Amino acid sequence: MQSLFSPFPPMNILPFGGEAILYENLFSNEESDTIYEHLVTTIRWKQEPIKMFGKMVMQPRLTACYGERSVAYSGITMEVQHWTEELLAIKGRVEEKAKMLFNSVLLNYYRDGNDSMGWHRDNERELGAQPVIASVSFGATRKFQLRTYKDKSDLVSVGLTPGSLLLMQGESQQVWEHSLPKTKHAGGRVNLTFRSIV
Ligand SMILES: O=C(O)CCC(=O)C(=O)O
Ligand SMILES: [Fe+2]
Repeated sequence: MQSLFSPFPPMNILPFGGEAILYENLFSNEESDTIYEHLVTTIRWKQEPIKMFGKMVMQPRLTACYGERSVAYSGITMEVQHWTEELLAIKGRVEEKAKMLFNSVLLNYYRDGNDSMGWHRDNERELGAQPVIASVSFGATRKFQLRTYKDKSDLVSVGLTPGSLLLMQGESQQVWEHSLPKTKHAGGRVNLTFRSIV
């Protein structure tokens, strides 16, 4: 049952330039364990190449795309699968908090601490001018970083725990870039970024 007084009220972790609002416990620990196991075993994970500095290289993680629209980034357009019951249920919980609807989700499976995601912005044209990116995490806690895109001067670092939701919105994809660095000794982690693609 949902407690009346959440022990972790949502907080904006960005000092300026849009918002990244962290909800630490959108899903309970028990729910998160079940969802993690289910996603790892049922999602059609693939390791795919992307274009980096003009060269095709394998991404250091597994990926998948589900929903009504395919996600495009780094010179590739992902193959899109139909929503599953479980993804629709997660999407419903996220939409309730975000107060908007999403039509696509990009899933990333970081098998261990060697898997990572480099600095980037989610600012593809088809996401619109001030996109809302709803990022949900399951499995191991990993460090997520944001830094100012222009001068790389400000750095914000946060551990994304299982069951957490990070809502990036407003100017955040213009002003900030983000990454998931490699780390020593991490278990598997699955991250879902829900998006609204026109
Ligand atoms: O794994 C994460 O927390 C970040 C994922 C991400 O930035 C993306 O899918 O665009
Ligand atoms: Fe991203």
